Amino acid sequence: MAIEWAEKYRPQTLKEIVGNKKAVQDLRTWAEKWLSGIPERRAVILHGPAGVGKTSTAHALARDLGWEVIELNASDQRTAGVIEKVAGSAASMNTLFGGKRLIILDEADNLHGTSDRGGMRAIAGIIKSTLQPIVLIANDIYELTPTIRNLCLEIKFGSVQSRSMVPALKKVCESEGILCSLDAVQQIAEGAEGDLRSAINDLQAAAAGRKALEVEDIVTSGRDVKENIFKAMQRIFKSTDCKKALEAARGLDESPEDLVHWIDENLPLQYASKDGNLEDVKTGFGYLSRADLYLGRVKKRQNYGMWRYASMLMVCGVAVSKTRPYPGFIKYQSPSLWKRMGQIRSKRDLRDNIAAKIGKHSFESIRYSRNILLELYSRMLKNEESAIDITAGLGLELEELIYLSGSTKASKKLQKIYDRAQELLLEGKEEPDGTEFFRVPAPSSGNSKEDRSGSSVKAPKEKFEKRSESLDVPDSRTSKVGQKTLTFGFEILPETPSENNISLENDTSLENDTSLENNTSLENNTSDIPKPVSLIPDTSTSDGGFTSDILMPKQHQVEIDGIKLTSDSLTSSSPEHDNLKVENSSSLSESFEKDVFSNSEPIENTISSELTRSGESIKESVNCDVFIKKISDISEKPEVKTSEVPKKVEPKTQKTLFDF
Ligand SMILES: Nc1ncnc2c1ncn2[C@@H]1O[C@H](COP(=O)(O)OP(=O)(O)OP(=O)(O)O)[C@@H](O)[C@H]1O
Repeated sequence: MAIEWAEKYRPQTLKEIVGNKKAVQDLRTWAEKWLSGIPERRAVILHGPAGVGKTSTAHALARDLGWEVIELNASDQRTAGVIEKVAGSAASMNTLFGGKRLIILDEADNLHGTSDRGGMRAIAGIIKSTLQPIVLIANDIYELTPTIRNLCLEIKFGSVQSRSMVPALKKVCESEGILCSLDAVQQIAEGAEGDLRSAINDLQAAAAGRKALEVEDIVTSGRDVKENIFKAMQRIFKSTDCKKALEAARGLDESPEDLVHWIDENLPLQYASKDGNLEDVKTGFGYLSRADLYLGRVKKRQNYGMWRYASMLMVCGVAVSKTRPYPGFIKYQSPSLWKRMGQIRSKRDLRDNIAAKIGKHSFESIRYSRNILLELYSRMLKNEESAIDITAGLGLELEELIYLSGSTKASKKLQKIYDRAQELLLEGKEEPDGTEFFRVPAPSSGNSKEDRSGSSVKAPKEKFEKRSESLDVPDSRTSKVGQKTLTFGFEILPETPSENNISLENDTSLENDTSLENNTSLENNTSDIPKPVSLIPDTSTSDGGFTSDILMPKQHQVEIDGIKLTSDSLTSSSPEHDNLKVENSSSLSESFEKDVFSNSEPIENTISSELTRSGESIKESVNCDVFIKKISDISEKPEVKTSEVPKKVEPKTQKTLFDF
């Protein structure tokens, strides 16, 4: 097999690293401190998106300085025992000839399972006493425990700019003896979205079997994806036929994690009704939120077998959510969060990072911060002075500030807030965390989280005042860390945390606990949605499959706007765009089930229960036959079949919707 160019042309020295000059320089400066003793921070974390050169930089550093390398990467078994044995002994011994030994722990944010949680502890222990420099590499720094982060120097790598990629790509072309036009190379660079490894891979793919490369030869994956995704959106939203909707999604080169964002973005556009009826939007988001839960489980358990359930719920669920045809042309939008985020690919990650900061600051769980406090902080940003305090207090990055403010770009005002926050931090030499405490306001006096989450938290209009530390409030957390308190409007005393809540390790376990529902970018949209309707087995068909019409709630079938959702009456006014023709024949035949859900339980045993309201309530409220199985009965089942699923999915080689 031909060697991958990305590997073949991996930079050998720091000079060859493209972009990220400051990060490279910071790393070198830190490393040089090791030449004259042991620096204050014995380890660094190189963090940032995939394919921007973090691993290459660590290796190039060792090569430049003539250091040995000990590397533990994700494919190694990284239990506490292994880490202590390999990295621990390497860290505690000097080298034979007095040189240094660089210990590289790649994908440090990718430790799974309880044994690896012990691994985090082991890493922290080794860092504290190491006699050798340690480099941790992570995509998501927030997956590392606070203990580890506090011990390390953090060096952030950003996406590689496309104009920096161009010379690197041209060099590869030259070395491979391929004539590449500048336009072609530029096109590849721009399409790679800051990921140089992807750019090199794309170049290799485009150049296969060619001696010259022109712009026409470049498969502009972006454009192709868009053409396909728009067609698929149309099929999903216009059809009530599960099978057709799933087939449309199947052809996409999109992971369910990306597809859910597309549907999320366009669902309100498509199902918004002129008469203000949002029932279909709500039902649709109900399915999406359930799909999102599965995506969270996929991530948490690395069980990609569950993707099919997520796909089924988001695609089929949304298709059958409508109670009326929605004819006419809709200009589908690509997910706005992608535009908003710039370099950070996942809104969820960005949001969770902010929630983690808020949670750390307010001693609340990430889940609570995400669901309740995020919105509150977002409103507090409306006041410029508060915004500066919050930005400094939480240590927000500019893109996080943009996100939290609900803006789509770095306006002058936001830039000013950010700059002033940075000044504030510099002046006070304050650590972003632990400087200020934002009290959680709520109109109720309830102390439990449930009480608070149930209360409607209103942002105060008036500018909130900053209290000094001396204005003591009887709050154990406040006094414990000696933080300043910001109050505004009404307030509620946060729950007094147990010692465990404060402990750093417990912070991590909180993160782990919540990661099950980590993938809840849709939560806000779905907070008050009713549970979705039932998938009813088609007893009229011999194969007992599921038909599109029976997927429709009967209440809708008879009630909404006088439209009778029967096979005869529900037809589209624009047939070429609108497939809203309910068919009585089985649309999810057995063979199709086998196809989509091969090696899995029959669909009726699994997704049907997801495509239902919770048992009794639907029976009571919808008055139709319901095929129900409790979610808890099935949600764990797919895990049994996880043995062969891949551990990690690389961004560019991500499996598509129906690969599993
Ligand atoms: N900044 C860069 N300069 C030169 N080459 C790069 C750079 N970034 C990526 N590459 C190319 O991409 C390949 C992968 O880079 P590397 O493994 O260093 O990325 P990474 O940031 O560590 O990614 P991941 O987070 O997925 O491990 C390298 O072998 C190299 O060919």
